[in-house]
Amino acid sequence: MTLLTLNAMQTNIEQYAVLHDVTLTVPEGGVFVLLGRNGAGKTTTLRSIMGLWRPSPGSVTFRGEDISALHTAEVARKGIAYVPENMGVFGGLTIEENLILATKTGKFDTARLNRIYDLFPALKTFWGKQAWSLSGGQKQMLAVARAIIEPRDLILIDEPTKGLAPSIIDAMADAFREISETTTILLVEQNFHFAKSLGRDMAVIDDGRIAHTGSMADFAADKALQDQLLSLSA
Ligand SMILES: Nc1ncnc2c1ncn2[C@@H]1O[C@H](COP(=O)(O)OP(=O)(O)OP(=O)(O)O)[C@@H](O)[C@H]1O
Repeated sequence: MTLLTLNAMQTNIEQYAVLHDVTLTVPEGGVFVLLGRNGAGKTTTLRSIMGLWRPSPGSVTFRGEDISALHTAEVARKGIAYVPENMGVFGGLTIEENLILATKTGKFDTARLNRIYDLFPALKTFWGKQAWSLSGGQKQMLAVARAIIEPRDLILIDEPTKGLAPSIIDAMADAFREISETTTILLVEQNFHFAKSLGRDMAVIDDGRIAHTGSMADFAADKALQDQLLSLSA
């Protein structure tokens, strides 16, 4: 079943046309990976879904409803969470305070909190520590935990592996695999190794246009296409 559709989305930032014609269908369940070179338009695509930029013309449809005109808070209330590239955690607040602020009621649901502890044990260990003192990987875990502290249907995650050590990236992949059993993930990545271990469906964006869509298995097997669209061998 289709969860999210981007229909011929064009996004301008100031006088620049950044997305020209982004059309994409994200099915419900699993991890959908959006790949692309630096500056291709990946972050702009996520921000356009969240209502942080306005596509015009074009639209965003979530569970069949046009959400393009909604404010970001309303998009979030529809069940979409966003983990931006800079993670958006509050450095001066503890892990507990960062998570409390991400709840609707200011109270934790015990089952959800226990699930977060299982996914990211370091968050339990460092519960009372201020976020600025955490490692890059732990901050990323906190950012993802904030996104799932309430029930969500879709999480948009922007380059979560950037600057992280390989062992942390493996732990992140395991967590994403588990999260995606109940919540669809739209993952923007440049780390192809990480992305291919997770994605079922994928797309490549290039210069503000979708240059390829298909299954990750097919794309992973096509070295020539990877070289052409991602310049992996460059
Ligand atoms: N606030 C802005 N003002 C002007 N141009 C912008 C702005 N944000 C992004 N752009 C431009 O839009 C294009 C797409 O940027 P975007 O951040 O979406 O790319 P990206 O694929 O996420 O790249 P990266 O992997 O480097 O984050 C780039 O050419 C970028 O310079």
